[in-house]
Amino acid sequence: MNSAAYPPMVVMGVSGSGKSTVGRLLADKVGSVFIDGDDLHPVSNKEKMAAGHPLNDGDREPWLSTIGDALFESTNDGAPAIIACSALKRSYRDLLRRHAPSTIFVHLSGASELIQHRLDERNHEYMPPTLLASQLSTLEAIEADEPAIEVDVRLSPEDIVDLVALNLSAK
Ligand SMILES: Nc1ncnc2c1ncn2[C@@H]1O[C@H](COP(=O)(O)OP(=O)(O)OP(=O)(O)O)[C@@H](O)[C@H]1O
Ligand SMILES: O=C(O)[C@H](O)[C@@H](O)[C@H](O)[C@H](O)CO
Repeated sequence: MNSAAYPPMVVMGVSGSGKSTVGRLLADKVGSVFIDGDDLHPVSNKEKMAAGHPLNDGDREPWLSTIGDALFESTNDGAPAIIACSALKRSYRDLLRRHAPSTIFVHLSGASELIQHRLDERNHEYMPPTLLASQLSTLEAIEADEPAIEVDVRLSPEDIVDLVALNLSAK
C-alpha cells in the first residue's frame, strides 16, 4: 500500500494503554513508518519517571516539539508516520497539530483496572506502574472538534488495528 494514502497519526493514551503495541501493528498494516515517542524523551525525563515522578508541562514541551518535528518531516517527505505519544492534554495535541495539521489521533481508552493490570505484568525501560494514577488524572478527553478515532482497549491489538483501518477508509 502507498503510505502517503494515510494521514500522519498519533496513537495516544495513558501509559499501558497499548500505544507501542498498537502503533507498531498499525504501521505494519497501512505501510507507514512507526516511531515510538518513548525513544524521543530527553534522558532527564526518563530519569524523572524512573524515580516515580510524573512529568510536568515544562518537561513535556521539548519532547512534544521533537515529536511534532518528526510528524512534520515525515509528512513533508510524503510518508506520514505513525507515532506513539501519550498526548494527554488538549494543549499537547494542539501543539502537535500545529506541526502537522492533518494529524489524526487514535485514542486507546479503557478502564483503569484493566490498564493497571497490564502495567503490573509488563517490564518497561523507565516507566513504573505507579504513575498510572497521575496519567489518568492528567488525561483530557478528545473534544468534538478534534480529528480522532476512539478505541476500546478491551479489544485485541489486531481488532483495534482493523477498526482503525476501517475508520480511516470511511473518512
Ligand atoms: N489490546 C491489548 N490487549 C491485550 N494486551 C495488550 C493490548 N495492548 C497492549 N497490551 C499489553 O499491555 C502492555 C502495555 O502495552 P504497551 O507497552 O504497548 O503500552 P504503552 O501505551 O505503549 O505504554 P507506555 O506509554 O507506558 O510505553 C504490554 O504488555 C502489551 O503487550
Ligand atoms: O506524557 C507522559 O507522561 C509520558 O509520555 C509518559 O506517558 C511516558 O512517556 C510513557 O507512558 C512511557 O512510555
